[in-house]
Amino acid sequence: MESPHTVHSTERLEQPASREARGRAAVAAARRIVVKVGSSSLTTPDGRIDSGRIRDLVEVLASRRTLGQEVILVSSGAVAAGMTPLGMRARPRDLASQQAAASVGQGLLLAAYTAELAGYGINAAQVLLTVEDLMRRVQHRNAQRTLHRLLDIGALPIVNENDTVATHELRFGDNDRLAALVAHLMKADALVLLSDVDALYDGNPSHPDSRVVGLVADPDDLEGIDIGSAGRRGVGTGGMVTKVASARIATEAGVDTLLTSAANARGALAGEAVGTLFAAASGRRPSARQLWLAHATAGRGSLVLDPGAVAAVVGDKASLLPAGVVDVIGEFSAGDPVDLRDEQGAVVARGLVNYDSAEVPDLMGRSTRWLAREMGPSYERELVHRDDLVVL
Ligand SMILES: Nc1ncnc2c1ncn2[C@@H]1O[C@H](COP(=O)(O)OP(=O)(O)O)[C@@H](O)[C@H]1O
Ligand SMILES: N[C@@H](CCC(=O)OP(=O)(O)O)C(=O)O
Repeated sequence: MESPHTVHSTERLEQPASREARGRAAVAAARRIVVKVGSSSLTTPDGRIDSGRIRDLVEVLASRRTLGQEVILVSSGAVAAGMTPLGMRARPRDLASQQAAASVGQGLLLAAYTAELAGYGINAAQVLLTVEDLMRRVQHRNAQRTLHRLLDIGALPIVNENDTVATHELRFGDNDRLAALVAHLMKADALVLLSDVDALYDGNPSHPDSRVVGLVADPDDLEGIDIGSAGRRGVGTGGMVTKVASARIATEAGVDTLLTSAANARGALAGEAVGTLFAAASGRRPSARQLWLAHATAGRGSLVLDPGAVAAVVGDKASLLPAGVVDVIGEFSAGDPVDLRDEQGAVVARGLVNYDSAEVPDLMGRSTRWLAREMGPSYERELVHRDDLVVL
């Protein structure tokens, strides 16, 4: 009988067991690896940094480096680590309090890593990134250059989102997708996501009938799987949803991804049969901006396209011009991500818009030539440039 996770794509010739073994071997043999650890694995039930867990993790990472692997750690836990010192009993909901907690907690977190890594003669290097650092070309190159230099000098980069300056609009919130984009940025050979659950399950992991999914060879394999939100303790943010999204970003970028618990870190990094392997896709690697637009962000508003514009954007991969827009929904500013919808409401693409929503009604349906003549040459620009656009 077919298991619910049987591979369906006719394009895939490799047997699942062989693909899984190849992926696990790739993790063990990776020249460069990104390891992400979540808040739920780094904090004790009473909300302190779990120094035993940090010690164990550092020991595993140091041993991988001895084997010649370059390691980049993406560590959450700043908000969780700041909660107890600030007398917060639950994870704060508002952004300002989360930022305050992160500001206090990030220092404590780095101090804990620094102290443990010093025992192995390794310098801890704090790297705080925002969404924009990974999206905009100049910042993107800066981040890449810094990380390369840190690896060259033998430091261990410890990446987190720069929570204190991240805004509601441009924010990862969880570090799963940030880790996938860092893996892409640094052309890592593998990504390992460490959480408080040992694998992806086909249902609620606390339910006795739920089974481990050993291999996800294709996004279709996730059909019918109940991918839930964060665990009971409530210190993590995205739950399985953002881990699966992260795995999708990484695998589309050609990076084999393994999901397991922090307790299984040693085995996972050694290629043992633990956790869930998300197999890397073959083919062209999309840009970081395309990956982010497609998987890591939601549109702030929508532009509704007439059928000709849909055909141009989707079929011909053309820029979106004001002439093909029939409606604007929601409020957004120039530079924001927006959804492009057909007249039936389906989202067909997502892109970074070049105008504020308030400007769009005056431009809609107008030719570029008319706009330049009547409104000035600066209005000749596309509504969404094709380089800032991803078809969904
Ligand atoms: N299908 C599933 N398989 C495994 N875990 C799941 C699933 N659906 C929801 N979860 C929950 O996701 C949680 C991990 O997410 P989260 O708490 O955000 O962790 P982290 O802090 O490591 O990012 C697990 O504790 C688990 O309860
Ligand atoms: N940047 C935040 C990450 C938030 C968070 O909880 O992420 P995660 O545990 O990966 O779901 C922090 O350090 O607290």
